[in-house]
Amino acid sequence: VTVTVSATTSHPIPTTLWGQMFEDISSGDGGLYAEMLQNRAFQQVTPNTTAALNAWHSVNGAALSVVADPIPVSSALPNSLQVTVPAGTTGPVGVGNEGYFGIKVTAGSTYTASFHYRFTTASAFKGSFTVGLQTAGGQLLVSTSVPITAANTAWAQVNVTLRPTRSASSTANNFTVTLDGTAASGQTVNFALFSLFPPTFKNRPNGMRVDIATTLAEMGPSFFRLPGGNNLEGQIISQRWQWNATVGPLLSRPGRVGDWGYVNTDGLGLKEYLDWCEDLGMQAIMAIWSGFSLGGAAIAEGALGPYIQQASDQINFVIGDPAKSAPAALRASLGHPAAYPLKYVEVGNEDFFQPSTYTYRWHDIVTALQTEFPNIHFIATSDTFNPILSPNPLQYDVHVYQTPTWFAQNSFFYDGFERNATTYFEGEYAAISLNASDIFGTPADGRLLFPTMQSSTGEAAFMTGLERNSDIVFSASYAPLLNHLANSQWTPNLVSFDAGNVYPSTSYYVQKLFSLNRGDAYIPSTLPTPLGTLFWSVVRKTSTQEVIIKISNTVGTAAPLTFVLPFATVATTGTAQVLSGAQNASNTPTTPNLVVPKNSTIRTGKTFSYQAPPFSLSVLTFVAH
Ligand SMILES: O=S(=O)(O)O[C@H]1C[C@H](O)[C@@H](O)[C@@H]1CO
Repeated sequence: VTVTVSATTSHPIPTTLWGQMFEDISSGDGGLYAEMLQNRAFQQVTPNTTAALNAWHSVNGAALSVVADPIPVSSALPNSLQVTVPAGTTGPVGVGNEGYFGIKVTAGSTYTASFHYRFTTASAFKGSFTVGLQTAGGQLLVSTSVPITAANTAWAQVNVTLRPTRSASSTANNFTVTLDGTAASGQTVNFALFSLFPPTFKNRPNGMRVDIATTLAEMGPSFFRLPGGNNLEGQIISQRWQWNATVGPLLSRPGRVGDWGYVNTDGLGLKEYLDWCEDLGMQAIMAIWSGFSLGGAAIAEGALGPYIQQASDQINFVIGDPAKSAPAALRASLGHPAAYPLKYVEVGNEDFFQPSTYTYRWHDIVTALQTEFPNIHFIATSDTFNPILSPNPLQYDVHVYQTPTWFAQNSFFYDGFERNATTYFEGEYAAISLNASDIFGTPADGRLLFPTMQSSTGEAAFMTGLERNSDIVFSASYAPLLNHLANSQWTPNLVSFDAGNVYPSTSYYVQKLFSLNRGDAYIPSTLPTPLGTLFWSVVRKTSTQEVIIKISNTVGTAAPLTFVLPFATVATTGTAQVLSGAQNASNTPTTPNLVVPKNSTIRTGKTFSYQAPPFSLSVLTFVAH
């Protein structure tokens, strides 16, 4: 095919075009959020049940139970882990935590451990806690001891650092707190809010896991959608995500039953999200709850007042004036007096599930909040222009999960959209199944476990269309972003991980290649065949006087292209960054780097040819002006 490139650009490309969608779907706790202990504070569990002890186990005969503490460590954390040292035990007796399906222990790293404790009975007991890391097989990796007394029953906090001198050979390790069985015979201690942190990304307290954070940062994202996705909504109204329950000291964060089948600690809360955005230079696309929960309950018309107030407080926490707003003053007191950048606020998530009530929910929420925050753009989440909403949304969030073929054949999805000042956020998209009649089915029915080169080049084709239509598409993000392989709620994901490693997928490299090779203006060219198999986009990077051509070949035969450029000066060589592999090739824990981008030098010029490999995304960059 011959591609003739225009001499002039058609439109500027928004700086926010490529970014990340995030929610806790086995991706926050035990993932991006660096806390290593699972069920660290016994939040939202039923005392005196086995389930309440999830991830905890007895060491050498200690009697364990989660109790509703009559003297809780805080009102937000009513449960304690009660540990009794039975008479007659010898050696270290206490508790162990196995982490989020493992604990990685690296020599030379400094781990910060803490926990609260209180003796239930005061006594003359003097002893010490031994706090450490050991392999599941019982081999000591590192430990330290902390002298204690039972002089009173008041809560006290232990803070220690652990520096292993050797790395563990696997992630099958435990965090342990023990007493000497003989010395502590008969003692009962209540524990609360344990924590074990490795070094964090940019050394942020209560921060992010370095390897996952680094992998995400390397995509160069421009926005971060938070906190969901389904995980915003709650199965029932009382379980919705509430910003104010996720800020301030961990002792005052109750956690919540998340929407993906497990308790969220909310240690990764609104301020951690905003600081993360600041660290990566991203804008937050922040959602507010829209009065609808996944079980189907919606707040009645006219009763939204308290929820609109809560949303107003949430926005004021982000951008308000500390001198005028309590939530903004709270932000300042937590160390960030300046406002965070915020332009977009999404009203709910996928409200196309209940359009009948979204008409008044959108109206009441946006009418109130647009007056208070005139510079905020509110994003609607119902189907575009159906139902008709008032005030008329200027932004919509469009989601699509489909087959690789659908993506390859719908790169013109936005070409036909009316240019009526409405702009679009392609907030969730991914090729997830090979079975067009059962997109959300099981792997046995065509669902992908990991992205493949067929799914990733389908997405790349679709993304060339998003670039071409970036006069009305202002942001786009693959979903879901992350997931823990040992506890998946959804496949495929952009980046998988386990306790020890991170596994960037083929789709991750597609996202990264588009994000790191942006233009600031779109250059029209010969249009691809909408129902064809080969797709491209051409952009200009003014700062470097470069032209960047992205080519997606979505089938297994190489595709020759000839480019004809009208520019006076065109370099004779350029670079090609090429991601190519077999149709079903995936990066997985067994083949983590099967398909990664490879760079080469290519011949370019006013007219030049290029052959796109089978199942490939190519990014050609060269100086031309
Ligand atoms: O079950 S779905 O509605 O398809 O869930 C999808 C859509 C929702 O916004 C997001 O949380 C989730 C996976 O990314």
